[in-house]
Amino acid sequence: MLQKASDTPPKAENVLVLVRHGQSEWNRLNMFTGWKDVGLSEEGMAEAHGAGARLKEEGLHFDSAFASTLKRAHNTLDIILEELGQDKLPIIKAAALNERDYGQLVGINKEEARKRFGAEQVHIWQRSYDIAPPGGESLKDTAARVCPFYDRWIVPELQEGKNVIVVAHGNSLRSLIMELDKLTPEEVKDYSLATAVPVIYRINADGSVAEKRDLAA
Ligand SMILES: O=C(O)[C@@H](CO)OP(=O)(O)O
Repeated sequence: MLQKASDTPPKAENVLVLVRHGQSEWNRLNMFTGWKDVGLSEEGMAEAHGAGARLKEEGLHFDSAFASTLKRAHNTLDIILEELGQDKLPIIKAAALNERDYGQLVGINKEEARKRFGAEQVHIWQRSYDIAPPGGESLKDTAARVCPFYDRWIVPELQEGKNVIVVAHGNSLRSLIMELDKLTPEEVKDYSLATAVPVIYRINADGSVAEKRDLAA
């Protein structure tokens, strides 16, 4: 069940902020990316600065920062932390947070893929829960590495009352948000994340969600 969005900024403790990286060069070219380590586009860098400014407006300060090992994510986080005046905060980079592997689709233009395989089939590969693209990972496979990492390394930080920021990818974050928001496989098919728009949670001591504010909303 999605948490009611509260209209007051979350209290400054045990806040979890999830951010998809800014637009990448292959997002701009509309190409399946997965684990390909492409950089941010100029627009993506500007989006990252905007996300940092937005989080500064929220009065947020972070105690821990996590990103995937892909540069579009940790470069986005570098920019956000710079905007917050927290550029000295160490970034923990983890492959467990990397984007879902798109297998044989990597490098193919998405419009081209829809023509070649059909729009319905491509949408299933992009957004379904347990159907993997050829040679790649399903969302379920991605969750199997993202969620254990979150439980082991991020939940303890939140339970100590720390504020944590995680910058990762459209699908690796969808797999975590599916868990946090208790989305069904049907509901998660309709859920996607815009680039560099923070989602702000306040997490209870037992790891459940107290509040959720999607700044895209
Ligand atoms: O290509 C990818 O790796 C992802 C994210 O950019 O694409 P999609 O949003 O289609 O899952």
